[in-house]
Amino acid sequence: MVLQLKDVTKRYRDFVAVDRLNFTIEKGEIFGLIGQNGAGKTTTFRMILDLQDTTEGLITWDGQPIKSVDRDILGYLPEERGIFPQMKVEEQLYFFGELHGMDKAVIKKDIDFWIQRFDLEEKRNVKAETLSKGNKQKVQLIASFIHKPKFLILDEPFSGLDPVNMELLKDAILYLRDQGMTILFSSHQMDNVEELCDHLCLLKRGESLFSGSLLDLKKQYGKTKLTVRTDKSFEELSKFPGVVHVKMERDSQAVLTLEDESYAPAIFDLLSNGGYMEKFSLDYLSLHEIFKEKVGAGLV
Ligand SMILES: Nc1ncnc2c1ncn2[C@@H]1O[C@H](COP(=O)(O)OP(=O)(O)OP(=O)(O)O)[C@@H](O)[C@H]1O
Repeated sequence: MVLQLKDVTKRYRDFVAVDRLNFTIEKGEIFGLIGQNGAGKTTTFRMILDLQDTTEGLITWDGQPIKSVDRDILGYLPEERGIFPQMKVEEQLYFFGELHGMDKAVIKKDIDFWIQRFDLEEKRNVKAETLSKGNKQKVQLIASFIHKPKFLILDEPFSGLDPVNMELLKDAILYLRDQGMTILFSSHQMDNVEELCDHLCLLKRGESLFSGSLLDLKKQYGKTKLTVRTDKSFEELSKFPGVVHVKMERDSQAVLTLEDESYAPAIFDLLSNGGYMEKFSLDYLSLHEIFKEKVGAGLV
């Protein structure tokens, strides 16, 4: 493991913003920190980056207290977006690269690469203040990793991006991971977390509800989501064995929640009755559904 949080707590007077948080991140993985507004994600990031002290607990990088680690190995996209408004896009990126002691020729190669990759060629020489919100975010993002940190923290990197730019960012995150970077990010968009993360931590009011692999989290709930396309009515489907909930959707599609995945074969027999069926799909709950159940509905 490369990053470890051991019983990390942050208190502001009587208020506990982060409560005995434990998780580990392996080298070269993408780790997601998920939680509602105010759950403690930014506070956790700031403690890892040593921008804020922990009240209790220990954070280590490669076994060393993170405080003692060379700052150049870290990259950070803060939640508050900010770039120098009067500086041109390219100048900003040079500035951030040089700040980390990078050679200008190396920075140029990387700037060319990322500007092209993020579709910013036409904006290269314009002042940052004239950029759209999404383009500003892309520039700030490049600035956060232009120095090739070993560990990159991205606070809500997807917020405010359109679907095309979201894809560009996802590809960039995977590319950086493939180059050996370890990446920790927060997001409210569960499908992005589901697509990118190997491991994750679910935070609720500063407490970890789950920390581990996405598949292990899904297995806790089992394959209980059954999507079928059938001519059966809501009433008929509701009477099938093991069905606890039915939601009718468009195009004769229905989503059944099963008590247990073991009921699926019997339902298959009842629905198909030896004949053709257009759709019968038994799945794990999506991360979005798990999050709503674990965090949103106050069931925990
Ligand atoms: N300096 C501070 N003094 C007192 N309370 C604070 C301070 N900074 C943060 N908090 C509180 O700590 C809690 C966690 O805040 P934090 O910003 O870490 O949440 P978050 O998960 O990043 O939320 P969001 O998704 O809205 O960005 C919140 O209730 C916040 O009000």
